[in-house]
Amino acid sequence: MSGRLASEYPSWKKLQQIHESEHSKLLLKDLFAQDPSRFSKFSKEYVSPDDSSVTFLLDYSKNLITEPILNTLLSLVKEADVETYRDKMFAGEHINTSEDRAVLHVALRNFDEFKIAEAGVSEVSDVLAHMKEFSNAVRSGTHKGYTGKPINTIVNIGIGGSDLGPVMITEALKAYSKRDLTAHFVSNIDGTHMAETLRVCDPETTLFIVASKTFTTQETITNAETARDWFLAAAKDKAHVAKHFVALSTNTKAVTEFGIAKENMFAFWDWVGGRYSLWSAIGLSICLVIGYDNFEQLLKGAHGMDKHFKTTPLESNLPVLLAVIGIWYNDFYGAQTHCLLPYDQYLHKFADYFQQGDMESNGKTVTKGGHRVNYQTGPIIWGAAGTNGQHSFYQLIHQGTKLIPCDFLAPATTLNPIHNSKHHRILLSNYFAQPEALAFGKTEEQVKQELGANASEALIKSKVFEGNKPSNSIMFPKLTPATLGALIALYEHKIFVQGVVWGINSFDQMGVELGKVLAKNILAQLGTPQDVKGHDSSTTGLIHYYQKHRQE
Ligand SMILES: O=P(O)(O)OC[C@H]1O[C@@](O)(CO)[C@@H](O)[C@@H]1O
Repeated sequence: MSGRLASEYPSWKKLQQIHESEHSKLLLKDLFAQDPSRFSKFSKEYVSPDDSSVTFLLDYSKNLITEPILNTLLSLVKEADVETYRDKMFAGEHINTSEDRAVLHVALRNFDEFKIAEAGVSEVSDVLAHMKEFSNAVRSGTHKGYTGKPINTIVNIGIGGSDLGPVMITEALKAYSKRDLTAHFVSNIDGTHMAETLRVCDPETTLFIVASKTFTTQETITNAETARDWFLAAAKDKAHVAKHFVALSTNTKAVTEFGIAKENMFAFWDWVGGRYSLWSAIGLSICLVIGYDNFEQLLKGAHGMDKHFKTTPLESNLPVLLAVIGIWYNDFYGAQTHCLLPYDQYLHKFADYFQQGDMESNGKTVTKGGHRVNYQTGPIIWGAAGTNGQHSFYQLIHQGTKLIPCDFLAPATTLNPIHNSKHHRILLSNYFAQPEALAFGKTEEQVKQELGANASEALIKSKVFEGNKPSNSIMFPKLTPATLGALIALYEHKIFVQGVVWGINSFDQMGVELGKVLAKNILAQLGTPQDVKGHDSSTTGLIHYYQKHRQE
């Protein structure tokens, strides 16, 4: 039952015993040697229930698991009643208990019309139709700026979930983009972000998208006001704002007060979490860049994964498998992080995206029942596109003291087969080699044979790769909008499963509030040293240093 301490489940206690008694004997080298069918036993091919062209392979055989361990992990999922909570989510029950909200990103891509009783769900298709009409008008040049020129630049102003999804997707699907439309994403309150963007924008041909679920986020509203002032300095007449500013929000009142007409607002609902909102009106910049049809394919790919997650038995349920393997390392092996390594330059923002997706969802210490957990919850998510990571942090992954579970992802076919796909073959050779090296390492004997008898003991030791380091590998035929949608939904549902097992609310974000309140208080005190009150000596000292050294 959700909200319970995970450590109270019988299977949790059993996993502790298994880890204690077996972890030193769990050697990938032996596990593969003992079972030639290990790969086929611990890999699954996903084929979308809706579109057989959306497929990928999940190979989870290079993990420190056996069938009994995996079965115990799946028992844990049963004991935590994950399937009940999954069905509650899909039904629109208010499982976000602290905010009394439903969690319905699945309703944004609900092509099969799951029956969902929640206000707003029936309006999703209207918003999608509005997004389609508007993005088609801009992309076709029908929608013109105040001097009659077509729009050739968009600036999405948003932060967190109102930025990271659009950034990641428009990067990932650049091959599907309209190359004569430039997209910029301004998120940081640091004036540099907006200044450097406006420097390359033309007010006559630029569309500003103010993306904010609450429409109260200080960074976004400040950036939007600056953009509006910049625009009006050129356009003069406020009536022109309507042609160059649209809003994506749940807050109609605040949008209107900002000066954006209701017909230029694309609405969404409180049951769309910020970090789960790319599928909503927040995806307007995606529609503008890749076109509505590709955006719809993205949605359909995710919907296929939703159906898989909703209907597939636990032992074959890919989000569940990723979730329990992650729990095994996070809660029993003490791994603190999880690394996402897409061997595809288009996916270079994939890890960034899931830093918010995972860490803002499961970075919690109190269960839904109000009890402080006595185990690890959300992992630190990080990563980079391969092969760049290999020349940056793989040293630590291979020979460091920390256990870093890794997910490797790659397309079998590149979208850029330059040099007769030589680049892609080299990329994939690394995608295959890294998990192999991590799993099986290099023994001292092998090093000695390579270095010869004269090599020092120290040198030999420094070249040993202990191996036995776990990873998952995902390979898909080609990076398409639908495949990307399926992969994102796969990780969304993995996060959901882990949150339910840990008994936490994955869908609020109380932890982002304190800093905002303190910053607001300090902002009012930055004038003179006398204004600085009520802080510790460090904060006071830092502010005084700033006041002494600023040049304005
Ligand atoms: O979309 P908005 O309401 O401007 O919020 C932006 C981001 O700010 C938060 O940190 C919440 O304050 C994220 O959860 C959210 O995605």
